Amino acid sequence: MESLCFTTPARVRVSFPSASSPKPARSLPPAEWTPKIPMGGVRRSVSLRCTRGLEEAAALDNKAYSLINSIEVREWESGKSVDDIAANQGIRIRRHPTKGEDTPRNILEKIIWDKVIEVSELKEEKPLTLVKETLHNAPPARDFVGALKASYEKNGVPALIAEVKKASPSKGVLREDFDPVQIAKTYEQHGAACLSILTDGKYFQGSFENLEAVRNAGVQCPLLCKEFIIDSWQLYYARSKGADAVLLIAGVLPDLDIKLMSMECRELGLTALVEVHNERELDRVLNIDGIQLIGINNRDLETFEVDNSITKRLLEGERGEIIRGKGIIVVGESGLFTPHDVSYIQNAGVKAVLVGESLIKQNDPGKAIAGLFGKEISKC
Ligand SMILES: O=C(O)c1ccccc1NCC(=O)[C@H](O)[C@H](O)COP(=O)(O)O
Repeated sequence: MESLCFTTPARVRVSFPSASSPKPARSLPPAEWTPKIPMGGVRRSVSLRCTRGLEEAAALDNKAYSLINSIEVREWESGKSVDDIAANQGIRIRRHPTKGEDTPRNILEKIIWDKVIEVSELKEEKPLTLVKETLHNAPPARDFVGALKASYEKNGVPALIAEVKKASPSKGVLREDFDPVQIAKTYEQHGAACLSILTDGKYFQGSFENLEAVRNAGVQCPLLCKEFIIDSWQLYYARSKGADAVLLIAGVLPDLDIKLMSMECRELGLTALVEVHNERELDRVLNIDGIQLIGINNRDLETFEVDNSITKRLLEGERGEIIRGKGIIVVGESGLFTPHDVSYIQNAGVKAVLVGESLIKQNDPGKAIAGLFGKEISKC
């Protein structure tokens, strides 16, 4: 295989296949960038911005080179579909209906099929180049992981990512009088380290307006854009609306997408919270370099069943050791209602929790935080 060459230290741009792109990208690599590897199949462009001159450009070049060499890309070269690749990795969620099976297998698959259509319409309305132009107006990205670590150290209990959640497919409407800004402010006042803002409209009654409104209201907590991400366009869009972090679901995204998207997140200053629900997903994610934050969802998104022992099971033994060795922060997600629930998953090894329902359903969601932890917590 020939090596890639670049001629500018200022900007390196690589074009390679993506498991998330349903059709060939229209843009060609810029003249100064010449990938010499034959690359067929579906392609996507990824921009890697160099800010520190030649040395960093060389490091990025190596990264791009190792990705292009990767086995997943060769699978793309041989013309496999995203759903074939995903199925080989144990992913059961398909992106599109298939011949002979055109009804969704479960709610998560239905959400993803709808999201694929929604995102392709949004991209028509606002192509990536336009979204990129708005990035410089976005407020600067804040340190999501740093906020979690500081809160854990200060309070001695898992840092709270409090979810601003109006409704869910499993529970319907959770709160009628829903004012996202007021809820965000009370969560912050009562010690939340970070906030999770649902932006999906159809199933969670969330919106990007909510995300923007919370960010523009002066809330200091870093914000997770809680979306179903299937296309890197959404990363840029989330950042342009003020997100500091995004969710990547391993049960939906094949390895190559997680690799590319987490690189793009770093490029944008976004933290990627990579969510898993079983051993196979966790093993896949642990094999990807550079992941700082892993969420273990106790809720099976295909059946809605919640079981907190999943967090404990996944963090036992060798996997727990690898996580500690790599310094990865683990977030315990869903189904947490009592101080016992929190201490159970803290003992399993989590340093942060993501909580929606049990707080949002209380008369005063902010005051409910002390009830969840069994004591008052404070922001750093
Ligand atoms: O919450 C749902 O019903 C749901 C259904 C399908 C896909 C995702 C879903 N929830 C996303 C989440 O992971 C939760 O909102 C989050 O972890 C907080 O959970 P909870 O504290 O149980 O509200």
